[in-house]
Parts: sequence; structure tokens; C-alpha cells
Amino acid sequence: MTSEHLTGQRPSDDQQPEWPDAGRLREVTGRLAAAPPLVFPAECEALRARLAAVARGEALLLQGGDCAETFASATEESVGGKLRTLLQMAVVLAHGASLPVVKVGRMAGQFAKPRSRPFEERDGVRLPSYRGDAVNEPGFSARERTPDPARMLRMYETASTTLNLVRALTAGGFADLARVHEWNRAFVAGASDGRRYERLAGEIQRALAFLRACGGDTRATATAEFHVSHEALLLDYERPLTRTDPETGRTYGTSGHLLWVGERTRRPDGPHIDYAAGVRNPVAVKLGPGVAADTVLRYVDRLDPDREPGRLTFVVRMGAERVRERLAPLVEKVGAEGALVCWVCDPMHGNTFVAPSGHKTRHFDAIADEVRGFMEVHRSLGTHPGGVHLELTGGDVTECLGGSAGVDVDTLPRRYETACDPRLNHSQALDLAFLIAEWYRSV
Ligand SMILES: O=C[C@H](O)[C@H](O)COP(=O)(O)O
Ligand SMILES: C=C(OP(=O)(O)O)C(=O)O
Repeated sequence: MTSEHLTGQRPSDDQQPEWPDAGRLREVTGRLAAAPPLVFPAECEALRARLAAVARGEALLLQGGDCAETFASATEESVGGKLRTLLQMAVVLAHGASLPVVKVGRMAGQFAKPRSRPFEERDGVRLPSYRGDAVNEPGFSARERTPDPARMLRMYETASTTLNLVRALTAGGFADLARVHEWNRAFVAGASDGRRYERLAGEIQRALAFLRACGGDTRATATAEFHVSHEALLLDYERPLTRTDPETGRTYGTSGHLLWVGERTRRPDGPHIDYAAGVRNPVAVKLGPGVAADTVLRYVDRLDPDREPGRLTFVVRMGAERVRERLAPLVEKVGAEGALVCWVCDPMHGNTFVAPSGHKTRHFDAIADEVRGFMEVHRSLGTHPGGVHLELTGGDVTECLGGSAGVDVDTLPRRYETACDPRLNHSQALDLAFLIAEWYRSV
């Protein structure tokens, strides 16, 4: 380990690991630079076009997946479960808002995490914090916590496996609208307060019958279009996977379709914003409650100098208590600059607290309230609430409180499985989709 590991001093606050072996790092980045791209320019351009529709108010973005993907969770069950949850949510949202839903997974690259503290201390022993499977291991020993650049090769391989599953499942009938609706009907029938969702589910049922009566095909390919995204945090991974398309001369990050810069690394003159400015992919920036309007305008100038709808998404994560007060001035100033960006609500990261059992958690009601506040602000300004960005899983975990699954502080430890922050479980995610769908009609 370097002396920085021992002293706690870090050269910057850009959340990059201190790899202990520079030679090994060079070898790994060389191998990544020689590896095939994971995503392709035409796919990134297609997503830009879809996001342009979101920015214009003609579509919604649904972005979701694990807080931190792990190598062990790249299984058909886990990836299929997340995909299925997102597809189910998308049908409900599309019906509620009467708009197409652009589906983007927090998948196939969400393996690195920024942390509040570079070190963790237990019983007087101090070790580097777990920074995601791309960097080190969660176990609390010096070996497990020492950053290992070879893990970025496993990240690449696991992302590739995940993308293969996503592509095969979406192409193979998994996304058939009728099948997704049957899953939703089963959810409504089984949910403890499923009756409140029955009306909307019934309307979708009738819409499908009408579609069939008109000769429509529920297996329409648009249903299956799915893209992947992650935080472009680990620059030693992102840079070698950045390629110039020989056909157009444009540069793309080929690690994922949509890349975002997180709340902790969005220094306007920092390396992450610089990286995002240099690629042609659609890019997003997370905006926390402390962001200044002038800073937001700097992102617009740097990341969307040509004012192209679909290029830039702002993911707002202010917390339920602050979103109503802090969002409006930002939306107004960005609009006044002539930028048509996507505004998306992440209701997870501003609502985290630690339960008495020591588990980090979030309450469903606060999550729902932040989305509602976000929508109210946009409705009052006449702008478009462009969608949601969520941490969720297809499993039956007990990480967030509330929702129809009825997780409470006593049940929280039962299946608390996240590698970092608490995720909505399958039924909480669907509860939220039904609520948001109703609000798109009424707020
Ligand atoms: O997902 C977001 C961050 O990586 C996470 O909230 C950091 O968690 P920490 O505050 O426990 O480091
Ligand atoms: C770290 C994350 O969020 P934020 O940057 O908003 O804190 C995240 O979405 O994984």
C-alpha cells in the first residue's frame, strides 16, 4: 500500500483509487484499450434521439438498477429480474403519461462507487473503504480492501456478460407487451393494497385488447429497446474504452450508452466533467441540493455548447424536503439559456438515513414525495418532468422502508443484500410506478 493509504491523505477529491502497482495498472489499461467496444456509436446516437424526445416533452426516461452491481450478481436471474421490473414499470408509466418510455438500466458498468470517507475503521483497524467490485472487495481485511487494477478487467467481462443477457432477453420475447402486462396483473392481484392499482391495470388491459383488435402486434420491437448506463467514475476504466469512430471521426465512451457524472465528482473544472465533454454519448450530471445555478449553467456551456436536445440530462437529487424550494430557479435559468435538457428525478440519494439497526435506508414515502415535488415544480413552470432515476432490484430485498411490501425497521435486516445503498425491491418499484403514473395524469 502507498503511504496515502496509511495517512488518509488523498491528492484530490475526485474519488479515484490509489492503485498500489503502477506497472500492473498500465498493463490493465493496455488490455482494456485493445478490447472490443461494449456499446456502439449507432446505439449511442439512437439513445440521443430518444432523449431528445424526452427533452421536448414527448417521452419519459426510466433509468434504474442496482446502487452497485457486483460480479457475483451478473446472473440470468438477477439481470432478468431488474429488466423485468423496469419493463413492468415502463408499461405502467407509458399508460399513465400517454408517452413512450425510454428504458435505461443502471447496468453493465455500475461497479465503482464514490464514498463519503476514504477509510473505514472497525475496532481500531483502519482500511480503505470498499469502492465497488471494480476496485476492491467488501470484506474487511487489508488484502480485500487493497485496490487491484485487474478487477477492471473483470468489470469489463461482467459488463459484457450483462449486456449479452440484456440483448438476448429483450430480443427474445421477454419484452412482449402482453407478457409484461400479465406480470403487472399478477402484481396487482398480490399486492396488499392492489385494489388502488386495479383501475389503471384494467385500462391497460382494454388498451391491449384494442391494439389486437386493430391488428397490432404486442411484440412490437419498440417495446424491447433498452440501453445501459453507469456513473463514469473510474477514469482508468473509461479512458481506455474511449474510441473514435472511423466513419464519423466522433469520439464515444464505449463502456455504456449513457454516462453520468456524480454529485461528488462534478467539479466544473474537474476530470469527470472534462471526460464527459470529450465524448459524443448522451451524458448526465447529478445535481444535489447545494448546487448553484451558475454552476449548472457552466455544465450547460461545457457539455451542451450546441444546445442539442438529447445531449444533456440533469438528474436532480435534492431530497424530498428541499426539491420544491431549490429546483425551480435552476430549471428557469437553464431554460433562459436556450438549453433543452432532460430533467430527471433521482429520489433516492437525498433521502438516505441510518436506521437504529445501523442499516442505511430510505423511506418509500420520502422517495414518492420527492418525485411528486419534482413534478409539481415542473408543472408550475410549464416544463416537462422528464422521468425518474432509481436504485432498484427485481428481488424481494428489505432495504427501503414502507411500500406495499410493508418493510419496517424490524424486518430491514432480513434480506438487506445491497453492496452499497438501499434499493427499492420489486414490489416497491411497482408501487412507485403506479403512483407516478397517476400523478402524470393529475398533477
Ligand atoms: O451511491 C452513492 C454513494 O456511493 C453512497 O451513498 C456513498 O455511501 P457512503 O456515504 O456510505 O460512503
Ligand atoms: C453515487 C450516486 O449518486 P450521487 O452521485 O447522486 O450521490 C449514484 O447514483 O450511485
